[in-house]
Amino acid sequence: MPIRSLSVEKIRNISALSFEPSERINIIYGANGSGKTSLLESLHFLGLTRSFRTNQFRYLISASESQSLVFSTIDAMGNGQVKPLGVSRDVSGEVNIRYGGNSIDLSELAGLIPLQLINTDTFELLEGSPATRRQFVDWGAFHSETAFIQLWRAFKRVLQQRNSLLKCGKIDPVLRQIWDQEFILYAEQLTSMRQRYIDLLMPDFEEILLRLVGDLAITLKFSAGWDKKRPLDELLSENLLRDLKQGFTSIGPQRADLKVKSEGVSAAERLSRGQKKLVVSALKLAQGALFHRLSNRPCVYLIDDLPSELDERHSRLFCEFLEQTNNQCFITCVEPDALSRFWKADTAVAYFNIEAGQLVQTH
Ligand SMILES: Nc1ncnc2c1ncn2[C@@H]1O[C@H](COP(=O)(O)OP(=O)(O)OP(=O)(O)O)[C@@H](O)[C@H]1O
Repeated sequence: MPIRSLSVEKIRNISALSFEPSERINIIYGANGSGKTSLLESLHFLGLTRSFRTNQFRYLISASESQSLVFSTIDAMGNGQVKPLGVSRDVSGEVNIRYGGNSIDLSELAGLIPLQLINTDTFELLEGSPATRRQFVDWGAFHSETAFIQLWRAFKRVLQQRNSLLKCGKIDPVLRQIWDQEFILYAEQLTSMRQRYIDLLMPDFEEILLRLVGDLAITLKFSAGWDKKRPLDELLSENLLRDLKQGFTSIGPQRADLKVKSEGVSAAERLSRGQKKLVVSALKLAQGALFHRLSNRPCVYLIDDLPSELDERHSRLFCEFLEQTNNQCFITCVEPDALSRFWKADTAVAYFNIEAGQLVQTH
């Protein structure tokens, strides 16, 4: 199990709490405003040094405090080697990450705790901009191919250079050729990795969707960010005048998308709220299943208010599915009874009540 113990200090209404979670299912329940989402945010902060609710970190730090801190012991590789991991961040934005006694950077941290979040904002995966879906695809490519992060950084650097040249309004043809060659090289490699990942993910997604929703016809189609039937150098040349006018590169992996459709229509337009939640959950659960198959490591799922939008049958199916995976899950709800009857007697389920930022294990 990834997270063995957790201590949270100065995050929203949590001044200080410590607990040892179950290796499998953790139900965090409490009234509105008690701190359930803040606890999930603390776990998200531990895995990624940021909140999923705000881009402005200072709002996460408890009022009149200057720094948030989350400390844990984790078995990152699932081999029984437990090491301390601590993450702190102060009002100025300064982040400190220590793992096993050493400072590490954000990409190393992201590799330690493979986090998956399912909350009301995850509807964005269907309804939001392509950037959200690119992030989803890149999570998978990052966790399945070690070369991905270097490649992604190299591509981003080239794109920035190309865009800053375009912003000048004219571009030396020799210089353009040099940057375009690099752009094409990284664009093709990045796109192959993303496409490979989606091809791998598809069977898991279809199987999980069938279990969670039954016969809902959903198709996933990865779109590279340019017309793949034509050479990218030709398209870059064709678009040059427009790109110079706009001051940025209009085609390439930075415009990639994952089109999710139901019976040929955008899933965002066609599906009900509950169906959307199940489709998004199936996508995220498929990522966990594939990640486990490729790395033999479980994911950590943060599921805020699992019962919302779902009827009893679908909540049950969702829980049954979670039960059969080996992920470590942190699930919030207002009433524990909403979920308690769904688990088998031998599943390791721990219940924690949170009240005004204080956590107590109840059973
Ligand atoms: N920076 C902060 N410092 C102190 N308290 C804060 C801060 N930010 C938010 N809060 C408070 O923390 C409390 C916990 O909020 P949280 O969203 O975690 O509750 P919740 O249990 O998830 O509630 P709900 O069921 O309504 O979603 C709220 O009362 C909120 O006003």
